[in-house]
Amino acid sequence: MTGIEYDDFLDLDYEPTGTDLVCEFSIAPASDMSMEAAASRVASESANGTWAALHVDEAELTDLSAVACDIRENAGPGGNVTVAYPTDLFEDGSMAQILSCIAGNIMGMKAVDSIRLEDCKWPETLVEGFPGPQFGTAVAHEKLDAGDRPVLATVPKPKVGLSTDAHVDIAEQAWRGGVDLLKDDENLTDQYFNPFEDRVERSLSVARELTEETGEKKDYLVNITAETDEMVRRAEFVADQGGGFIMVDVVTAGWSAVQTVRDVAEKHDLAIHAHRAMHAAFDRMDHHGVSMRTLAQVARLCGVDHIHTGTAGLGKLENEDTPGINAWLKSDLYGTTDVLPVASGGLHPGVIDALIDALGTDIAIQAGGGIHGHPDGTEAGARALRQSVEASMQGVPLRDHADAGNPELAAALDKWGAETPR
Ligand SMILES: O=C(COP(=O)(O)O)[C@H](O)[C@H](O)COP(=O)(O)O
Ligand SMILES: [Mg+2]
Repeated sequence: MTGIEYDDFLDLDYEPTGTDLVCEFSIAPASDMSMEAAASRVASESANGTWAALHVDEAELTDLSAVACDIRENAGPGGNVTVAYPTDLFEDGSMAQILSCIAGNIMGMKAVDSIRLEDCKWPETLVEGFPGPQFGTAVAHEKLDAGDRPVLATVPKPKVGLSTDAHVDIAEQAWRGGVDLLKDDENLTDQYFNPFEDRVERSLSVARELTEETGEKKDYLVNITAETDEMVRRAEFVADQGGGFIMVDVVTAGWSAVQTVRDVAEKHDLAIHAHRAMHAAFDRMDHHGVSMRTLAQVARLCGVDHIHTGTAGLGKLENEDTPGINAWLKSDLYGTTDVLPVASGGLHPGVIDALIDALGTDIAIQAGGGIHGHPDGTEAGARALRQSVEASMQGVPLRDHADAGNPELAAALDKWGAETPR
């Protein structure tokens, strides 16, 4: 009979193997706890241990212990801890089970005053259990005609409450003005004032008309967020209506639901747009929770094609290391398809040059208020956004481009300048 004590989970000489999942945590130990003591408790509780010394029959136990294998203390209280997990601890292909280990009980442990899961290094054996994205950044030329410019999208605003007539009218103006994608807002799903099926059917019919009229592919990020079986049904409806994209609020819907939707998306050639509403509940504080970097990694494994990752500080919402997260989404992950990062939130034509400087052009840019708030309306707002992208890609100052026969951009600059809205 052997015991499993907390100290069994600390080994600063252990070198993670290529099959370990290696997680980076920042922690602040409880005031009466050393970093070592806190680190071993985090490794224990997130793997196979608990607070009491256990007596087990080795013949009946698979050793799935994690190891706190590196500690780097800060000048102040706390520091970073690296924990290596054996992949046998995890169920292949179950993101819910993995997160219940590495971002589960430990978030509430009294042994730490705070803990944040900052980053994960995923072993190939775990990555193979997930489908990854179908398209990723290739949507720009496989499903749209964006070429080497950013994919452009807009959300009708007010975000909810518009009638279906008004929604479809705004869509028509925005597509005519030059956006590639219409997008439902995160809380527009199937409400009486703008019912799902009617909205989808009529919007996609206009998308086909504007594809014809403009010679550029127009499509629609349809928010299918709902109970899982209903999401499957809605995804199939979008495919039946000729749509090429669906959108899921991945945090509020849940990762197991996303995995189910990914299977349906594969069958129907649908790209998945991940809205991350509620992410800031656990990634905004820099000392506790789960980082957006980790969330983006989870989303890529589960197979979304696009995900919102912030505006590099140029928009209305708090951001975390947008450039670093975007780089990871496009990095090699054992051949896993990349993900198209989406910049959104308070963007307007006056900040696109700075945005492209910060994030490059291999992104999607979403502007809601920054298009529909244009002094001359939605179509002019879309034209202004397009003109701002043109100028930014040519390296021409926005005002010069505006004055060179782009009055819609001039009007946007007159109204908003280069302000960062809040
Ligand atoms: O509707 C919008 C932005 O509208 P607008 O363009 O009018 O500000 C999105 O929900 C936010 O960008 C989400 O935030 P994030 O992109 O950070 O997840
Ligand atoms: Mg929104």
